[in-house]
Amino acid sequence: MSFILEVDNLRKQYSDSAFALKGVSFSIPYGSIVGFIGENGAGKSTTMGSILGTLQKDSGTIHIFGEEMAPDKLHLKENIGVVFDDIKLPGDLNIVKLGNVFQRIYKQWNQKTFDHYVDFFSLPRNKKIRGFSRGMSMKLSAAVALSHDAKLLILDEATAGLDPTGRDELLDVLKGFVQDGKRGILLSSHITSDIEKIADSLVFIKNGKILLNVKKAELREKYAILQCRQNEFDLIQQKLILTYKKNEDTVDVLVSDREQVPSSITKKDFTIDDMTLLLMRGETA
Ligand SMILES: Nc1ncnc2c1ncn2[C@@H]1O[C@H](COP(=O)(O)OP(=O)(O)OP(=O)(O)O)[C@@H](O)[C@H]1O
Repeated sequence: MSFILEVDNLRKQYSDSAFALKGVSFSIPYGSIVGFIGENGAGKSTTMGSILGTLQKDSGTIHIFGEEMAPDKLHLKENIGVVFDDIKLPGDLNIVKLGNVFQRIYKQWNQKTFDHYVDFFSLPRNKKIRGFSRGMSMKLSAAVALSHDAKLLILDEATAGLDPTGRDELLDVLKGFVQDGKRGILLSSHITSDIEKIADSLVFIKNGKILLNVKKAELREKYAILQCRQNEFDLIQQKLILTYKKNEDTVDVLVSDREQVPSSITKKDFTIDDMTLLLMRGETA
């Protein structure tokens, strides 16, 4: 299988913070969407910034389209579309003028595609961008990211400021984006229902470390969340336990192979939110 993005053993520390990325590794196969999940401060934006080269990594390798990424590789950067929630577009311009600017910046700028997404997201063409709401700005960033023939999209909380209709529209566009099997998306979001809807695999990060990397299709087939008493917990093989959280009388446990759990132990229906909570709040065996 070939990958559009491969991150291997990425490490990054800030000089004025105790936080560090501790050997982050994951990859995105062509034609797929990876959901990047973690609490505030887990390291999602730091990982994304290191991939893009806006942050300098300490060590590790990043391959995009099979080629090692470096800050001077402009041809790789051209092929990446980015949506961040604090992206700064020039406030004095309107969409018509912005299109003219991007036409000069991106070799592969496609004005027709941009016009299509401006209409699709119902964005006003003649209003100054400074007067855009947060949701409108996010939609505009997405329209730009989708209009320069990027093969890899990196979206950091791109759906955060959107209303349910806007979110749905963007998610549909993203699903369509990877359908030809020649592109890929890394999408971080705290709205796990968005990730549930479009991601092919999920990467969970906590304190700068990848906790779990799982294909969505295998999530409910292979994994299980159990609610058991301490004596039942003691019966579960250690190697199956990814994380657990002790409550007053019971223990919640995330296991990697539901088939190997004694049938007497109750398996709960679970959402990605439940899994996220347990991974973020639980302890490892
Ligand atoms: N420029 C910086 N200098 C120092 N520390 C930083 C800097 N940027 C981020 N950090 C710290 O690094 C840690 C990870 O931050 P990061 O923004 O990567 O997390 P995140 O998972 O994207 O969080 P969120 O969901 O809140 O966006 C945090 O503790 C943050 O305070």
